Order: sequence, then C-alpha cells, then structure tokens
Amino acid sequence: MSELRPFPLATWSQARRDMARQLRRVPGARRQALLAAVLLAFGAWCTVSVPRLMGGIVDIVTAADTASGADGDAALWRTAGLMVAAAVGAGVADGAGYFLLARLSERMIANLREEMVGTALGLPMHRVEDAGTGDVVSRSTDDVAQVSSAVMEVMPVLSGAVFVIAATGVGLLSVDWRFLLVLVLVSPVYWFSARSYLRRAPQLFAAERASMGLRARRVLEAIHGRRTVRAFRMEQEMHDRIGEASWSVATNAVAANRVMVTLLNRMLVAELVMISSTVLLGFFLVGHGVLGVGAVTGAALMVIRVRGPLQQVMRVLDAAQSGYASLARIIGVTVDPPRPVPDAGAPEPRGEIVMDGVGFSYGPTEGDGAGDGSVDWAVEDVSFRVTPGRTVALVGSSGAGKTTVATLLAGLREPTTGAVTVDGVPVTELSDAERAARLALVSQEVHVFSGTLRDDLLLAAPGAGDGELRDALSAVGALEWVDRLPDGLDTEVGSRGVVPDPVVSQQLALARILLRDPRVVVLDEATAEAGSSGARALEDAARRVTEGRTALTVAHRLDQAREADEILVMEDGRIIERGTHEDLVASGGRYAELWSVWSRGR
Ligand SMILES: Nc1ncnc2c1ncn2[C@@H]1O[C@H](COP(=O)(O)OP(=O)(O)OP(=O)(O)O)[C@@H](O)[C@H]1O
Repeated sequence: MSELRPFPLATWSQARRDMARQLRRVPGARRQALLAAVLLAFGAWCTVSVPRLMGGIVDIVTAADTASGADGDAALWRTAGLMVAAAVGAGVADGAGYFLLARLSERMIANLREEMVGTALGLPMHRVEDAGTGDVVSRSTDDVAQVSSAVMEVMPVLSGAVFVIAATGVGLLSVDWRFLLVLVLVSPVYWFSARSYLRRAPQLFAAERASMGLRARRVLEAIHGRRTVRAFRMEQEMHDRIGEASWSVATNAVAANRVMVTLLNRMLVAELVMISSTVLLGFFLVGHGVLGVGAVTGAALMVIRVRGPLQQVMRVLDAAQSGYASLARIIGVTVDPPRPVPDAGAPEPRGEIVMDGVGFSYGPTEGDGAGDGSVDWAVEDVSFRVTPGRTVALVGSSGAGKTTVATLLAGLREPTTGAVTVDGVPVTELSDAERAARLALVSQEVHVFSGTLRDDLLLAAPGAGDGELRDALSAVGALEWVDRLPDGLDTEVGSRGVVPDPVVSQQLALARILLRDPRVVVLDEATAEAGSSGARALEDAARRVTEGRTALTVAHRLDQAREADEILVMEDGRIIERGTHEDLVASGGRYAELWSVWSRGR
C-alpha cells in the first residue's frame, strides 16, 4: 500500500490572501468590518476614559480645599455623569462591534467550508484517495469546528481587549510622553512570555488530548471485550494498559499546566514591572511639577485596568494558534483547486466506447519517480470496443480489475497508459457537461441524498415533471415502493428520513440514469448482495436502463453476462477471454469453468 500524501497546509500569506478573498465574497463586508472597527475603537476609548475621569475626580477633590464647595460639587457630578456615560458607551459599542464581527466571521467560515468541500468533490478521485478520505473529512468537520470555536472564544477577547490595550497605550502617551518608558520596559516581557508559551504549549495540550483519547479507547475496548478479557484471564493486563494510559494523561496534564503556570507567573512579573514603573514615574513627574496628582492617578488606574485585557489576550493565545492551524489546513485544500476542463468540442453523442492498451496502477509508477521502479498494475493492456447500442459484460473473480475498468471508462480515473475514448474523444478531456450528456456510472456505493425523494431524482434531470419521475420509477420497479411511502414523491429520504433498503437505493440510482438519459451506461452494481429476488428485480431494472444504450456491465452474477452481446473475462488485470456466452461455454476455458460453478450453485 502506498503512503498517504495529505493535503498541504496553507502558508501565512496564502491564508491571508484567502481570508481577504473570503471577505470580498460577503456582500458589504468591508463596510461592516470598518463599522465594527470604529465601534470597537470607540468602546475602547470609552473604557480608557473611565480611569482618566477618575483621575479628574482626584483633582477636583484636591482642589476642593481651595475652591468653593458648590463649584466642586457640580464638577464632581459632571465627571461622575461622564463616567457613567463612558461605561454605558463602552458596553453598547463593544457589544455592537462584536456582533458585527461575529456575524461576518461566521459567514466567512461558512463560505470557506463550502468552497473546501466543493473543491474536494471536484478533485480527481486519486488525489482524495492519496490524501486519505479521512484527511478531507477531518478538515471539513473537526477543523471547521475548531476554527468556529476559536472564533467564538478568541473574537470577543481580541475584539475588545486589543482595542483597549491600544487605547491604553495612546491614553498613557497623551497624559505624558514619558509614559512611553513603561511601554518600552514591559513590552519585551510580554513578548517573550507569549513566544515561549506558544512554542511549547500547543504540543503539550495536543499530547494531553491524544493521551485522553488513548485512555478512553482502552477503557472502551476493555468494556466491549469484557467476555474475551474474562475468558483469557486478561484482567490484570487490561488494568495495566488503562493504568499506563491514565498515567500518561496525568504526566501530560501536569506538563501542560506547568507551562500555563509559568506563563501566569511571567505575566505577574510583567504586571509588577508595569505598575511599579508607572507609580515611580508618576511620583517623579508630580515631584517635578510636570503633572498633577489627578493625571498620574488616571495613568496608574489605566495601567491597572489594562491588566485584565492583557491576561485575556495571553489566555486565548493557544486557542488563536490552534484556530489558525485549522484554518491553514482548510485553506490547504483550496489552494490548488481543480481547473475546470473546457468543452472538448465533442461530436453529437453516439455512444461508441473504446479502450486501447489501457493500463492503470493505484500505486507509484515509473512516471512518478517514486517507489522502487516495479509497477503494481491493477489493470494492464486492456483493449476493447463497444459499438453504439451494444452491451458488453465484464466478468472475473474478485480483484480481477472489473471495477477499475468501470471507473476508467466513466472518466473517474485517468489511465496510466493507453487511451479511453467516448465518441472518439478521450474521456478525461470531456468537460463535465459533455461527460454528463454522454455517460453515467452506477457504482457499488449508491447513495440516496437527504431531502425529498423528488429532490433526489431531480438531481439527474432538474426540469422533469412528476409524470416523467413516475415513469422512470415504474421502469426500474420502484413505483410500488414509492406509492407505499406516506407522502409519495414528497417523502423525506436519506439520513434524516426514510432510508431505502439497498435494492431500492439501486433502483433509485437506475431511475436517475433513465431521467438523465445518457448514451453510455456503466453499471457496476452490487447485485450479489441483494439476495436472489432483489437481484432479479435489479437485473430487470438494469435491462431497462441498458435498452437502446451502449452499456458496460460488471456482471457479479453470470445470469447478467449471459444476455450481453459480448463477454470479457478478466483475470489479474487482463482480459483473458472474449466472446458470446455460447462461444465461451463451448470453448471450455475460464468462463466455462465459472459458468459451471455458477450453474451448480443456483
Ligand atoms: N482504491 C484502491 N487502491 C489501491 N488498490 C486498489 C484500489 N481499488 C482496487 N485496488 C486493487 O486493484 C485490483 C483490481 O481491483 P478491482 O476492484 O478493480 O477488482 P474487481 O474485479 O472489481 O473486484 P470486485 O469484484 O471484488 O469488486 C485489486 O488488486 C485491488 O486490490
């Protein structure tokens, strides 16, 4: 098995560009972002004004000794009123700014997820398989959830706190430029604390989560497999395994918390530096008559007030970082989107299919420059032609290469060697529209999409009326089932409604083919698992679908192959026999052998 090649991670500049593009996609986004910034800046200014006004109160009280009492009272009330107004203004502006930002970011995340899933669906099958389907699934579920929760956790803090920190800096400088010294002294302490925390914390928290997962798995294994554990007297061994996993949770949790405590201690040092340098500088400035007591009190209160926002920012650093890591994983899928194939100018669909010297390998080939040079062919040197309207059946034992040929013919995979053409045009060069008009595949994994049954069928033919839908359902033998449904065509089906059994699901897939009406059909259904009556119903349905069309049928039951115009027998990726049923039985080769086993088993 070849090694997985996960999708890349977006670089910082790719992530930035993509977020700017997502921003442009939301109508009125710039205006909303600007309005949010203005509101948050105003909120921060109001927040910082409160301690400054308090400093003003100190000046009023100090001056009250000398001024008349009535003047002092009026000034006191006015300042108190302003403080209340500033507090209310801060609350309202912060709330409104945060609301706008949260709405905007949720829309951007929704667009991003949509784009990522759309890109992944349009990628060649092999690219998704190379990455491992789990990679795409975890990026579109876990990572999107991670970004969403990071936004919910980080956004309220950052949107408020960053503006308050900036406003405090500006506020301090406006009291006196020498307060720059406080900022110069304290900034490096915060900077280095944050850096050393971010360098170590994410791995430690990830290790803690991983060991929790391991412990949960081991406990569940022991509970689910308790009979086996008892039977083999493995209680102590299981106990030790769980104990070992629990111990690793404990050591990882201690290590993670130690880093957190170190961060908190460094922040205490930073706060000590910040407050003591403000007080000392204030003392100096008042002593030299540069500032009044009120101004310095205001500055000191501002510094005390900003500790909260600074702590909040430091606390959400790792959530912000893991949110960014998830964002880079999501954008990593979309950075290299599949280029849409332009129309190849294919002629009117006739339905002629040709495979010429086709080889395909799931693993590395010489061209990749990977592997040890030996190629593990899934199919090799496969050549055949099906003229319009005829049916060819592929038979062979499991793993012979039948499904691979079907997916190559449907254009889902690109041949490693040779050519697959439909109406003279290589199938991978047909645009989506040209391909959809020409050929359709029913694979072993049929899917009924969530929604009403009508929606599910209309995916194949958006303009079809109820009459056409019912005709198609009747042709594939599914109409009776539909008429038994509580709301007929309007019944909810799929994961959130009625789940059709495998036979009906395949009949619905065949009905979709009838509605789409392509010239070529490739049928690789799982009739073998349908039971004999189900298989017969599906064979009847398949016969209706192949009538008047060019068809390649992967015949899991040899009854199906018997009716084909030509049978291709595959073994180890090659066609080893070809001819009609009668010819092949008469020739006494591999097919005759398969047929005799099959006939005995019926
Ligand atoms: N996605 C895949 N990745 C790697 N190898 C694969 C993959 N799919 C099939 N193969 C291998 O390619 C070879 C041909 O498989 P294929 O599924 O085409 O055979 P098949 O005749 O359709 O078998 P079945 O009747 O069991 O579906 C087998 O050796 C199989 O193990």
